[in-house]
Amino acid sequence: MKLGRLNHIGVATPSIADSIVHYRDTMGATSIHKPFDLPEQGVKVCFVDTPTDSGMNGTQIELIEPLGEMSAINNFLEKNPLGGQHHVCFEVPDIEEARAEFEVMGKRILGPTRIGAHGTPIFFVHPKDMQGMLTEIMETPKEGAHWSN
Ligand SMILES: CC[C@H](C(=O)O)C(=O)SCCNC(=O)CCNC(=O)[C@H](O)C(C)(C)COP(=O)(O)OP(=O)(O)OC[C@H]1O[C@@H](n2cnc3c(N)ncnc32)[C@H](O)[C@@H]1OP(=O)(O)O
Ligand SMILES: [Co+2]
Repeated sequence: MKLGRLNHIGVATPSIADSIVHYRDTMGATSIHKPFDLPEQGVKVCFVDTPTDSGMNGTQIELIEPLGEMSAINNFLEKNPLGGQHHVCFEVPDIEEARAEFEVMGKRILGPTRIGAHGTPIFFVHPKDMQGMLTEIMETPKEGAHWSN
């Protein structure tokens, strides 16, 4: 495994609207994307860009709010009513190669590889096998494939 770019920090919130006010007014965020629903994942999503001095795309905050009763983050918010850091996401060049490496290492991969919020293949690795951090692995978007919502 070779550590890849930290693509985003997933932050669960009971209210994306309130979190936008926080990142805009308390943190001075100047680039907040339009929220959008991912019903198949049971979340509403909003990306907050963090600045970078290299002109490259900076790491993002991925705000996630439950969408419906079956949302995979309802349990998390029951235990953490204010929300908080939910997962980290690192990029890899090849998602299938990465999946095979985690399997060889005996890490529990949660569900099938699927398309995530950036429109590229992802999978999650169980927090209990990752030092307590729910870890999303995401294939780096192909050159020029600019994703924005
Ligand atoms: C933006 C869309 C994005 C995408 O598709 O790109 C997403 O969908 S992200 C949001 C939702 N999707 C996921 O989180 C998928 C992966 N998550 C899971 O499969 C579950 O949430 C899982 C297995 C991590 C936890 O399942 P569940 O919440 O049903 O179980 P428990 O509450 O009993 O938790 C078991 C155990 O794990 C600890 N835990 C749970 N969540 C986290 C977390 N986010 N970070 C660290 N640890 C976590 C929990 O405390 C329990 O530990 P224990 O010591 O037994 O109390
Ligand atoms: Co994510």
